[in-house]
Amino acid sequence: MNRHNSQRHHPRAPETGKTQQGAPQQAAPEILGSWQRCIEDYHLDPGRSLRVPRLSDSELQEARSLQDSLLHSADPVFERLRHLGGNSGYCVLVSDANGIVLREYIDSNRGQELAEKGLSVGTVWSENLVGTNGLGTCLATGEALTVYAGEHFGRELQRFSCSSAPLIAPDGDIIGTLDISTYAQGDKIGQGLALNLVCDTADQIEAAMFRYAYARHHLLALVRSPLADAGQSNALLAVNDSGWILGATSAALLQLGVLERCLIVGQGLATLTGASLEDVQRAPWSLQQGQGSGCWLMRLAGDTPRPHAPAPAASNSAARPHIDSQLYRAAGGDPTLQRNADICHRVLNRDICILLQGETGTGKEVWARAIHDSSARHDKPFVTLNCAAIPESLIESELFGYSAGTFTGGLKGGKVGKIEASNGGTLFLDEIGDMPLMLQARLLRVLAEGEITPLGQIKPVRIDLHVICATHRDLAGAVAQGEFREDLYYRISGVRIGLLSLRERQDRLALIEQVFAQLRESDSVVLDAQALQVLGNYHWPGNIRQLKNALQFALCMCDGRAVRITDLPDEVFPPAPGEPVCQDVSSVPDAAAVPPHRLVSLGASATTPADGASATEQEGEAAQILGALQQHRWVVIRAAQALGISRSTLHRKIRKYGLTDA
Ligand SMILES: Nc1ncnc2c1ncn2[C@@H]1O[C@H](COP(=O)(O)OP(=O)(O)OP(=O)(O)O)[C@@H](O)[C@H]1O
Repeated sequence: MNRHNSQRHHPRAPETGKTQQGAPQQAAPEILGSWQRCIEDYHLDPGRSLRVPRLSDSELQEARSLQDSLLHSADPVFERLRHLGGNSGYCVLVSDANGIVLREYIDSNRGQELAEKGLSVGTVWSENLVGTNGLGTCLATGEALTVYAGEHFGRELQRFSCSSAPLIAPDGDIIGTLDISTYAQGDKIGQGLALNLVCDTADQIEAAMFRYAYARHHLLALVRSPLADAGQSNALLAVNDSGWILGATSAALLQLGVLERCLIVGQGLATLTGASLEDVQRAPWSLQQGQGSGCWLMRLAGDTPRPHAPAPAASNSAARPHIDSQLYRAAGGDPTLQRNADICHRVLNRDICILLQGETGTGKEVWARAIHDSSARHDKPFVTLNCAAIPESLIESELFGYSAGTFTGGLKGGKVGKIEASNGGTLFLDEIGDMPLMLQARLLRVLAEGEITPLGQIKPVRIDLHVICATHRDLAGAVAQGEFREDLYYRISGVRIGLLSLRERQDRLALIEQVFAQLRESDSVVLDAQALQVLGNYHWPGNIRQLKNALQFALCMCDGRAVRITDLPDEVFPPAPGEPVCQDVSSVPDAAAVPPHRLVSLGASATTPADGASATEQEGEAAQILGALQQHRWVVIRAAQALGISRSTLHRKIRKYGLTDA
């Protein structure tokens, strides 16, 4: 929910009676709802005292490091708030999405006293732990609100008044809260100013993060007058070179009267506003009618997208990202992935094992290589072992190597294993979820002890390497099923990075254009707008790999000037009536433009039945895979390319269906 909904609510007058549950009788619905959750869902007892939990220093440090970009972008805004609130008896808190207070600003009068009462860094305010409270209830409802005196669930908190607003990331996720707290004095109406102040400040923080996240795109501001200073506006849109809207701040949604981000992200600027990017860059554009009428759209002063702009300076400059690093290129314009890139940079050179999780083709190997290349080990080997692509019986010797004469049939001089080969550099263990249990124990020992003993050898070899693992599987689930060792899971997942599927990426359209630009042989071939829209609407089960195949196909089919809708492979169109519908397919905007299904498609469908797929679907998939393998004479890499899936996924499926070339 949007914090601005509640900005329009005025805090209610104090209440007298109590509900049966003990909440103030005339409290606002969000307060009554919270009390109900506390009793019915969290089973908290309003009669008992509730202790506010506090994290240890190391836990707090970890929580803070994950919110680095929030804290960094928001610093100047917090400073201003501190200045405004100076000596007025308030304390200002910033929490993450779990209600952990990451930062506090305490004024010299009552603030210190409030901090001693528990309103301080390291405390945890989630509603399920401490009941109805400003921070926790704001996180639970997604709305800005004031929790005043007796509206607090815990008796100890009923002396306070807490006004909180959600902090919203560029992708629309709530990543924390901003809270102003003081002693409750007078009535709740008197807290209206504090509530407006946190809402306005939260908007500024969101705008600061948004400007940082979309520094490489065009930023436009919505303002009330053509003479306004666009730099002061929190209502921002990010647009790519082709005029597609990539993102919008909450304030922009409010000005445009749009309820959900997804209703405008991915739309053309011209469709939404009637203005092209060039129009707005030339002069402020007045929105005459429809969404946002009465507003003006302006470019931000000095807005020139900086493909290779340096990241803003930060506290830990040694570990700070340089925006032109490979990691940032892999993250593209998606704010979630940019945060992931930030996290990877933070842990660079600390030899913390990184676990990359994501569907097939989302770029896990690209990220692993980017992490290696950005690290101090970049001039040392980067060695990959795909645990799904080699038979179980060979993984051990591949990993650990063997000395001369260990096996009949082994190499004469022995073989250096992947672990030893990556000594000094990075070992990338792809599809780690497919590693046999017995080897998991050996790998764990290697990671713990920092040495290996190759098969047939007695003397251990010391090793120094950084391990990055990847999987498309739910490893935590595999641990619960007893299929993956819990201790190894925790060892390899020092930092977990979730890579988004192509359909989840906010920069999807820009990425499609970028991959197209990489694949075309001449700059004179363009991707037609309608074709781009169809590609943007497709659900891409094989992700970027499948996208590359589809674009390669389209480039072969086109007339050498433009890739049009008729050049695209069949798979990217919604199924014809009667065909099974895939759940993620969005409707194609211009159905009349969809060509009749063709008989041949080089980039054959990569649709992969989920685990719960019916026997018929599985049979169908097995037959499709076998067909591709036979067509490509069992050259797995080629068959995988034709199917739009990775080599490792294909190996897994060959094993799953017991396919052979006999
Ligand atoms: N950001 C990107 N921009 C352009 N191409 C990309 C990007 N990320 C990945 N790719 C391309 O997509 C394809 C798949 O990438 P990659 O092999 O890293 O995926 P993966 O997640 O490791 O796949 P799998 O799990 O199936 O092994 C590769 O051809 C890679 O070059």
